Amino acid sequence: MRTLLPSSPMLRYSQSPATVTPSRRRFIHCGNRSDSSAIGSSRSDWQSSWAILSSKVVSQEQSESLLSSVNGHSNGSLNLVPFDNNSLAPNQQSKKTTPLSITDLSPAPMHGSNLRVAYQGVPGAYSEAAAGKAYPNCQAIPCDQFEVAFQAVELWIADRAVLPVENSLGGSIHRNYDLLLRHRLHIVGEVQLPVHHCLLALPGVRKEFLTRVISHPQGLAQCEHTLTKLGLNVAREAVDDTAGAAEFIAANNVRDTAAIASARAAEIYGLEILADGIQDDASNVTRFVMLAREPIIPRTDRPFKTSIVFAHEKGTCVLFKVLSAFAFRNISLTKIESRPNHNVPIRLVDEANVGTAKHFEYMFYVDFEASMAEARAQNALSEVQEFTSFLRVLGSYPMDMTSWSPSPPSSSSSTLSL
Ligand SMILES: O=C(O)C(=O)C[C@]1(C(=O)O)C=C[C@@H](O)C=C1
Repeated sequence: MRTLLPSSPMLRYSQSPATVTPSRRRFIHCGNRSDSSAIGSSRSDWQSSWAILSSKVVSQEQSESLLSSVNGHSNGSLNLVPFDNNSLAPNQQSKKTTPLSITDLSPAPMHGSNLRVAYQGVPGAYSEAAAGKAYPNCQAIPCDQFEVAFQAVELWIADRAVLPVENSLGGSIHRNYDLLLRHRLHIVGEVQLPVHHCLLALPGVRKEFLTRVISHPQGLAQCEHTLTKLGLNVAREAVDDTAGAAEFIAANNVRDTAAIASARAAEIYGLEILADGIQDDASNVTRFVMLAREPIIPRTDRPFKTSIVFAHEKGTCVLFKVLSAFAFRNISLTKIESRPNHNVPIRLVDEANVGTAKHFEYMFYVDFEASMAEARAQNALSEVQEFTSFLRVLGSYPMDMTSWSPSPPSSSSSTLSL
């Protein structure tokens, strides 16, 4: 996949353990962490983390902000010396005098103002829109790779990451499943974004001039049939993100190439919309997960979803038993994904079979519709634990229940009609 060099400031992946400041010229180091360090292979991992969680009133992050609102220090150290409230910035003053209320003790706010939210791509990417939907008024931080977004949160450069995990047409974004396992962030929410693709080119470029269409692999996959219907049987090239493709065309004045990206990307990078709504299905939607350093406290007063990952040394034969633990409790599954078990990709079947046969080892990811605060979910997981050699709860979080309808073509649509 071609890597384009965007002109906007973003967090970058670097090979050197350098600075981690989100500036155009500075790079973030991803390190070479071994998978096992973050996998947490203990059988009781999910139980201990949820036991700790349920005994906690507030997260570390929340308690730090509570401390700062009580004593005026952002570093969390107590200062009992009276301070001059008037010397503080106006937005700080009210905080100092307001006593703690029950709302201060509830999980992190959903509105997201002042939150720094890492996403993969450049401005105009769908991931940026998803970050804004998940946390309105947040400060969106572009990152050049998914892994950088994970690290930005781990290193406290960002408070949250919003990353795509699956699309209704293009399927799963496998890289993020692997990274969820390798890193220790928690899923604290999900957001579904209708994805409305446009074909973008430099002003004056006509469809007949095109020799190439570039986009994120998901963008190309989601528009595959429509491109053919439009007679665009030209080279299709994968790049890092949809808006990055638009930026590349604009920055390099490439006149034989079109990008599949959003109408907002057209606006930002000064491109024209040659065709609007070119996704193969009008209801095209991508599901993103919101990630944080701390899990949220699961609740039962609204629909929750829980995401887990598990494995077993004896391979796939355990799957039926695991799934039955949910079926018997009427817990609906919303997603099953399998990925190679990178720690043990292949197992030789030795003993009686003399080491010739081998089977592939998988990690199974399951999302189910229940909260970890519910007894039926806890019982199901206790049973799953019996059948598996590795089990981790990735998060228990509110389901995105917002309704959406297929988006109509935008009014700026120009030359091609579908
Ligand atoms: O390239 C972008 O604009 C992205 O935000 C990435 C991404 C993805 O990874 O699936 C997000 C949503 C769309 O499905 C297409 C691409």
